[in-house]
Amino acid sequence: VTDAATTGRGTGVNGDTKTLNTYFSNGTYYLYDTTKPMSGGVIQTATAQNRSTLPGVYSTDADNAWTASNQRADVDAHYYAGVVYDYYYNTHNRNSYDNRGASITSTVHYQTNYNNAFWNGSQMVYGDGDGTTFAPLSGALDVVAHEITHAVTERTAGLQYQNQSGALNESMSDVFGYFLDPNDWLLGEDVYTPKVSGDGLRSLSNPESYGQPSTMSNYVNTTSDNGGVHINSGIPNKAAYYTISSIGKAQAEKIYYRALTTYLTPTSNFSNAKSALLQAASDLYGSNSSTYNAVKSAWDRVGVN
Ligand SMILES: O=C(O)[C@H](CCc1ccccc1)CC1(C(=O)N[C@@H](Cc2c[nH]c3ccccc23)C(=O)O)CCCC1
Ligand SMILES: [Ca+2]
Ligand SMILES: [Zn+2]
Repeated sequence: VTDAATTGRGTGVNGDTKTLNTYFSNGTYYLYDTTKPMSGGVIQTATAQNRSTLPGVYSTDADNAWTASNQRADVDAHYYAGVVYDYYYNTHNRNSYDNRGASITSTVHYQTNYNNAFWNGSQMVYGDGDGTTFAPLSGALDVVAHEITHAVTERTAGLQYQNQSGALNESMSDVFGYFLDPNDWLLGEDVYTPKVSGDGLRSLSNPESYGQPSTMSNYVNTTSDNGGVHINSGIPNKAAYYTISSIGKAQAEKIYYRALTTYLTPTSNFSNAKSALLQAASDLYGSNSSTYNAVKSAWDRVGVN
């Protein structure tokens, strides 16, 4: 038997070439990455073959050159999951979303023209988009980071996915999406409206440009979207923008990770988040530090006391 970890080459959603950690077994290559220190866990990518059954079947290739157009979503889901794994391991010393080396499973080609993506409690799932609203959603590193961060949040703070705790849950995923893709303040720009350049699904710097509030005074009370979790996330997102702009990404990601994994709880609201981030800033940099004051100022500016 000649099973072996192999290195492949692939084309991503946006036509870019990337190197892939693949696996060769019994004459076929798989999107199955055994190279991470996951003590048995792997990063693995499958296709739903445009149906709804999960996880579907492993993505395979005959020659380890993953360059077919219908493989682009598979390539990016696999590659970006590895990038996000590396980020949490190298930056925060966290071994996968459970901190115990759990396998990271992604399924692409979910349904037909599906304009969304999600973490279903066990794995990531990506639609191909309809080509107008979205390109295949695994083509954006910040989207992949957003989904994996839902898994981290689930295993740590456990922020309930409704109302203010839900908007915080959403914001944490958007903020770590920024930390993975700090080239812009947009989320999903690499897959959102592929025929239009410069736009995104949401903006941390200017939530209003995509219909989100950025101050507590404009909090939206609604029953839809689990109490507006994708709407009211604009408020903590704007606070994160102020914080990162003031203290920089390096300090901000330490504070956010510590607040998420140490202080936030399932029912934390925006005010609790301010306290959690201030406590994290105090722990890491002192309560008289400019860092601490920047966090306080950010949340004051969005009207959270
Ligand atoms: O992870 C999440 O928060 C979103 C999960 C959405 C979902 C939840 C449960 C079952 C199916 C889908 C997915 C993303 C999201 O923010 N979706 C928003 C915006 C959105 C995307 N596609 C849409 C299509 C229609 C309406 C809204 C949307 C939403 O579902 O609200 C995150 C990054 C990109 C897509
Ligand atoms: Ca982005
Ligand atoms: Zn989300």
